[in-house]
Amino acid sequence: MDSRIPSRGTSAPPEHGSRVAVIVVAAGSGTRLGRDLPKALVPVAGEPMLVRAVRGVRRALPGAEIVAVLPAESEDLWRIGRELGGRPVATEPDADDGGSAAAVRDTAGHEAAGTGGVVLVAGGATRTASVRAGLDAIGPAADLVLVHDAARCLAPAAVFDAVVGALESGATAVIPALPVVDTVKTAVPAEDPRIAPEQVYDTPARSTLRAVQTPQGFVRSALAAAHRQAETWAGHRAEAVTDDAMLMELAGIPVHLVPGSLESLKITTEQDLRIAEAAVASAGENASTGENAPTGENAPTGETEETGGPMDRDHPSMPRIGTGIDVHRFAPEGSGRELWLAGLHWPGERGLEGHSDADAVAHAACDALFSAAGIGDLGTHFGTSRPELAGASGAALLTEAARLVRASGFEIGNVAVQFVGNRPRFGPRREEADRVLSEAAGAPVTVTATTSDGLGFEGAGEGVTAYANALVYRP
Ligand SMILES: Nc1ccn([C@@H]2O[C@H](COP(=O)(O)OP(=O)(O)OP(=O)(O)O)[C@@H](O)[C@H]2O)c(=O)n1
Ligand SMILES: C[C@](O)(CO)[C@H](O)COP(=O)(O)O
Repeated sequence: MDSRIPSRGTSAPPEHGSRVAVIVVAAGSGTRLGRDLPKALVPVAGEPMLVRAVRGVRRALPGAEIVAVLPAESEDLWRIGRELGGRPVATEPDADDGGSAAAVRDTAGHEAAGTGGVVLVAGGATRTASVRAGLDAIGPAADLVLVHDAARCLAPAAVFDAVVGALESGATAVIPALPVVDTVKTAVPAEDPRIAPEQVYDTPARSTLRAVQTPQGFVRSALAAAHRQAETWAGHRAEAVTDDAMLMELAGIPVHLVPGSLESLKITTEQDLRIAEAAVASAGENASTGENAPTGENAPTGETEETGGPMDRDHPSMPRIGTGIDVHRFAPEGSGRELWLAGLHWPGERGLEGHSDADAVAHAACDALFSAAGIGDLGTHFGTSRPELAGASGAALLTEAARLVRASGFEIGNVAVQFVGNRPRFGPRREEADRVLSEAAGAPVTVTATTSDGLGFEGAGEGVTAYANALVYRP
């Protein structure tokens, strides 16, 4: 059934994670990486950090609202943001915010973000200003906010789960952290700079030190209040803020720690980039051998946890399969509903019920594609967030699904759909169906059809089922 595909004025059921908004800060310039392009545009094993970061969030929290904060001037990143399904919200300069751009609320943008879409907003001169621009762009529904660095684009789903889990257990602020393996010193200018510029001031007890990461999670109202407060700070005080948890600490709010992951490394230098690329490659080996990536060894608990992160799941050179199913009931006799299946109009045949054109074959193909790419499902992409798709044909949805799959870094191998139903008879129009759907997807789509030998609701002529499998691969 396609209740997930609304006609105008209908609403889709809320999805898990829909109260959570994730701000992906990607507006930094990447000075320390030293490339001539913004850091979020720099590819990690062939894919820009922004794409990997947004995909990681979608996988971890399907249906969460995502706000991507981008450098105002980078046309390439805004184009990539749009290819990820993103909608820019209007921005206006905010003179009090170090030259940042503050988001102007935009209803269409918020709806776009509500079910796994992305709102795009321009960032500011500092990370804190960028987070603030992201906060201003979040829609009204979210009450929990995660702030995530695009530079930590390989952060695994298990970390997102742990952060959201702690918030749902009552925490106001939660950050992922790893114990520090080096002995850490504090430094001050040297008494005799002719010897060396700095000398040690003291040595904090290593057992109390943690290296903290993102995503950092907060109760939205508390984070917004802390940022409002910090907005008034100037100079050194503002510059000293290096993460959002600090603002909560300064406000006297307890910040809880959950295990971070080595996969969540912040890509800052060329060396980090090489480590990240090696990690993606070795994750492929792990995936093929069925072993977990070695990510949790240094977690604060001291336990090795299975992260379920992208490195565990993805083998860069391994194709991925996906599955989809759609069921529709025949409309009552005389209802006037027309039959649309496999992108074809079937004159004289009884129509199927549904908010959309009820093209079960095309809808199953869409879900199989989303499933293969790991980017959610029809509800994620074609829910109430995309009013322009209300009433769209099955073939048009398949075209959009294929575009989204490609935007997430995959090419489509093929899609195979099995139709089960008494009517219509596909045999005479099979080639036409294959051609129309293949053109829609830009890849081979084949339809096979069968009756169920009189058994079940298909056999009783009450409705039809379409099962689909899709294969995608990284080009
Ligand atoms: N004005 C800024 C600065 C940083 N960030 C984001 O904050 C995260 C952490 O920042 P960092 O790793 O320091 O990135 P850059 O600021 O780009 O790096 P550098 O300091 O080397 O210029 C990154 O995802 C970055 O895009 C941002 O959105 N806006
Ligand atoms: C937020 C952060 O990733 C936590 O470790 C870090 O503080 C960001 O620092 P950056 O200098 O802006 O990269």
